[in-house]
Amino acid sequence: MKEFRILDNADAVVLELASSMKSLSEQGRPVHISLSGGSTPKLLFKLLAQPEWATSIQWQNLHFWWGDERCVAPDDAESNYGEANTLLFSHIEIPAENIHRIRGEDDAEQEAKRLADEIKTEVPEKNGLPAFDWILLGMGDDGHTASLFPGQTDYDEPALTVVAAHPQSGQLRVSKSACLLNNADRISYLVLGAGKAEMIEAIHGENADANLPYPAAHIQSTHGTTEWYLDAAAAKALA
Ligand SMILES: O=C1O[C@H](COP(=O)(O)O)[C@@H](O)[C@H](O)[C@H]1O
Repeated sequence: MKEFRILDNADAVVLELASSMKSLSEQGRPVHISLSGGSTPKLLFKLLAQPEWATSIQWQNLHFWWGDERCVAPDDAESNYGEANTLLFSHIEIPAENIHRIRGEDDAEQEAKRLADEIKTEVPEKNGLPAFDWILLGMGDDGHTASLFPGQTDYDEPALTVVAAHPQSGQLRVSKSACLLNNADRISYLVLGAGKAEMIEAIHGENADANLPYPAAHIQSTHGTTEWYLDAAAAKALA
């Protein structure tokens, strides 16, 4: 099932996501959430660090993972974990064992295998694969999501994790694979700003074709819900 949530502005979008996170935390069980990297989730992290959310969310029930990580040290400005730690985790009370970061400082191939093993051990299965409760994803203006890039993504890759190289910089990344992302109960894309409007139109506009080369056009939950949270600027071409 695919759904669109188009809201006036970025603040309204992240407010809905924060509210969703609070509800999930109140289910009285471990909930596995995969965060996106890049620039878009920063606003969500800042909101969640505000006292209203920081003190009311049952953080001990939430386990945080990442869709992808850049192969850099955790204190590097490009680290997805580092950004979440600075903006969110350093402001809340959450058990250290609930943070399942990708070790960007380690050898990429070995880390991809270690991460896959950790996911298999910790995340309950559905359809024979670990099923995350909620995967938050971004979308690059080139149509990439997590670190699955156009022209280099194998949608049939059976491994849970893959190593990818950023097409321009060559920077190595460790990423969840397409099959693992697609097996989530719920996937929410968070896409903000006019810079993403053209790609949103290409993927979701009236003339979108089924064989687009963009991973964000193909990563969707096989058995659950896929939501597109957009602000008005990103959604401007979808009338
Ligand atoms: O899912 C993801 O998407 C982004 C695109 O990010 P943004 O910086 O345009 O918000 C990607 O680069 C990121 O690493 C990933 O987790």
